[in-house]
Amino acid sequence: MEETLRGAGVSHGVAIGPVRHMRTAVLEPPAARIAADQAPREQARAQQAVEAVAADLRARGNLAGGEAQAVLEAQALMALDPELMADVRRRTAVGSSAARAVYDAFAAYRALLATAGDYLAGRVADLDDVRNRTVARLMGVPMPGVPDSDEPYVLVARDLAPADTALLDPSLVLGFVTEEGGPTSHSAILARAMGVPAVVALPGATALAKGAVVAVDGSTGEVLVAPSPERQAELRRVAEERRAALAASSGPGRTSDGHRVPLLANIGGPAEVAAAVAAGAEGVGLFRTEFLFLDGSAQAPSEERQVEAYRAVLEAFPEGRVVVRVLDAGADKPLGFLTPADDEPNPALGVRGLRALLHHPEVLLTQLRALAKAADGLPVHLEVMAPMVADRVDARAFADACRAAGLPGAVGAMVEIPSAALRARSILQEVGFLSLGTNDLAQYTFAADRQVGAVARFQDPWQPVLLDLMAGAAEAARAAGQGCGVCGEAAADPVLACVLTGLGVTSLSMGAAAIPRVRATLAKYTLAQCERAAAAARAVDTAEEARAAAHQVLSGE
Ligand SMILES: C=C(OP(=O)(O)O)C(=O)O
Ligand SMILES: [Mg+2]
Repeated sequence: MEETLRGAGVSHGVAIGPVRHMRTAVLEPPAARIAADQAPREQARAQQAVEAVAADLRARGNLAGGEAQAVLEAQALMALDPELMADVRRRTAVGSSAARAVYDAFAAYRALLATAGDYLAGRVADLDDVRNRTVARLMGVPMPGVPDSDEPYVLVARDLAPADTALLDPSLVLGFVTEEGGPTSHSAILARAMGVPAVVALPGATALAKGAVVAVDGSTGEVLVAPSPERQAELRRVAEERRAALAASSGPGRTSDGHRVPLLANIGGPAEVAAAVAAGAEGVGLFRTEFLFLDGSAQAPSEERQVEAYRAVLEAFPEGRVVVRVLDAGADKPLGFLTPADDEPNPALGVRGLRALLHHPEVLLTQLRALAKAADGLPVHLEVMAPMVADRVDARAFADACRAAGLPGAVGAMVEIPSAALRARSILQEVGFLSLGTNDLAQYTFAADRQVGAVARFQDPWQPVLLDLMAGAAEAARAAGQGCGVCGEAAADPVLACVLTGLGVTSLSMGAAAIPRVRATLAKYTLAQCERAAAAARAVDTAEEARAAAHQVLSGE
């Protein structure tokens, strides 16, 4: 009977095939004591074993090249860590065999790594692999590794070690499914590099029976066990459609006559980076940092915890642009440590966004410092912006805080309150770029709560008044020689994206899934057509009319 399991999709595509398991037996060497005079010999054996493992990892890296090589080199360095060897020596000196000492020393190192937060915890699998290899060598048993198979298969493992994934034969491995791991684990990174679909963090994955046919959907994170032939055909068809849409729209965002409009992703944390990269995002246009901390905690997250989360995102876009929004707490996104304790009659009009941060300067400064630290040494273009900037006073306070924290990159303001759109010129005296948040801009322009269904018609981003406000802000930015992007839902509508381009916005940021269609649509029209569509949409009075007018211009009717 067909069964659907759910994990995290980290590498797009669909793979259908029989399950094969990775050989990852964790060998636990016996704890028997050795005589004191044996210690020097055991220490020498341990030293030789880690050196041989490191050499083997490096050799595999040389063969694999590219991203895999860097990963394997990092593993070789783990094996040769002098602290680790010092611990092994201490353990052999008090009676452990080489194998047991290596096993225990790695366990201590592992415990340290596992508590060090998401990013380092993701390296635990790499460390375990180094341990298994070293212990196997010392005990004279076969290395853990890829299953033998002549027919293509879906590889299932608790987690995959880079040493093995690097040498996997893509013509045999249809896809990966792992029980552990996350979007930044090497299983995920390498699956994407190899172009095979992968689902990670799937509870119970290792219990899948050898030989059972599974369908792995690396986009949705679903793994179907024993899918019917009709279901398999359907999955293949959907995957082919997605692939064709992606293939038809690759490369940077531009109009048909080459006017560049970078297409960026909106994300809520490191977990969404994989989809953004897979969709070809040229960077991140809105990193909603408050999403990382919506756990009801009364405590502000520590600087260290923040550095880790930010770094995991920044590392995914080397040389790219990543716009991080400082905490936007309040109203629809309450954070215990920032949102006012007393109930406000109108939370959306109260102390939220930047206002809450200016009431808690220590929280703002900690976040800005964490961002500066996270970007330190990386080639990424980090930009930081504030939510809910109302006027020049707000913009100056934020820019001052960024300077005080030593932030290197550009500082910007979100334009999501009509006052900011109307006075964009004065806000640009203080900051270096604008980002239009159409969701709140609609809420505040129409005095219509974005969470109330009864007033939902005002949330339509095609409303001509929103186009007017955006046109004004974009013009002010152009006059000042600065950028003005859009990061609200408006950017995800392919035709509206063309209209926004025609209004003069300089980048579009959206949920990753929307990027391919927006890219493909933008590439169909010239900048002049986009400008005509924008003018037509602004010349009418309702959202429906604006939509129709823009479509009419673009379809050449
Ligand atoms: C992008 C926006 O921010 P958020 O949806 O997070 O409030 C917006 O208001 O348009
Ligand atoms: Mg907003």
